[in-house]
Amino acid sequence: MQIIDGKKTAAIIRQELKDQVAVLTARHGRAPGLAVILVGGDPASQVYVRNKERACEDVGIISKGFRLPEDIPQAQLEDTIMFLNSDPAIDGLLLQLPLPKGLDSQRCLDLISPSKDVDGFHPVNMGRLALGLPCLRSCTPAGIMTLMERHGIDVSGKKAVVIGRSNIVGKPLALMLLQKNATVTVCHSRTRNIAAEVCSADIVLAAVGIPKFVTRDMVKPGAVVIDVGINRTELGLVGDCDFEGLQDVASAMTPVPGGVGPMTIAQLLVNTVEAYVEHMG
Ligand SMILES: Nc1nc(=O)c2c([nH]1)NC[C@@H]1CN(c3ccc(C(=O)N[C@@H](CCC(=O)O)C(=O)O)cc3)C=[N+]21
Repeated sequence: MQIIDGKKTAAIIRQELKDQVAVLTARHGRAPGLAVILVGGDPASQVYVRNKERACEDVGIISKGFRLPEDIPQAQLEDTIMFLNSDPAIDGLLLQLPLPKGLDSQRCLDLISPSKDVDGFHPVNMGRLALGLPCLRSCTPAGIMTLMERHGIDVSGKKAVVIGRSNIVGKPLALMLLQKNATVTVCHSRTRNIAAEVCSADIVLAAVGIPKFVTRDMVKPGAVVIDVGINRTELGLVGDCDFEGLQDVASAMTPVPGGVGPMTIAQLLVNTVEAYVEHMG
């Protein structure tokens, strides 16, 4: 079985970006800028935001963190977003999710300027993705598509089974696979006989959020397995797939950690540079 090394691929992409950002910054007289809004003190979110900020600095993107109190009124959070929408030094604007309860995340996401929406969550970007038009694309699924491409995994004509239908991963991932001519099935909590669906897949993409949900009996020999799960258990970070059990069944597989996660961050940087290039004309 081939291990699909997301950490290594992400490092290569970041180096490519670093070179590209140096050239662009010299040409335009300004570095790309990313604003990250973090509301409240969720420990996992704090770690993610810190990692994103570090990744930005490393490639020459200026990151500006906005840490807001958990009890911030909805209107004030919306004001912050609108203020950053109009800041010409900010190319990308990311609102770390989930928000503390009481805040309406969809209203906030709808307010982010589509041209700065580096998460690709705005209805305009999701709609354009569905139509096959150029857009800023959700980082985790776009990172997965790049990871497969750079490992010579061609999805065209293959049967891809996505497990999970979230707006941030499963749904946009299904659309991106379809755009690349895969035959796509999306499974979810109401799917009857998930095992049979997954068994028919040439490519399994698991984004359910249940540790070791995908077991060896569910995977067709020779299938490619992409594990999107980030589950924190007593045993540490565990994916949605039983990595050990799939060793001699899958032909290629992403590990957790070191698979999809690092690609998500690399894609955020790619999206920020893309938004910057659009803004600079
Ligand atoms: N607006 C918004 N955009 C996001 O993109 C977003 C978000 N909210 N909320 C939370 C999720 C989660 N997420 C991850 C990013 C990197 C890793 C990552 O780098 N993982 C490492 C391990 C990290 C660790 O050890 O904890 C790996 O898999 O190797 C994981 C998860 C982005 N998210």
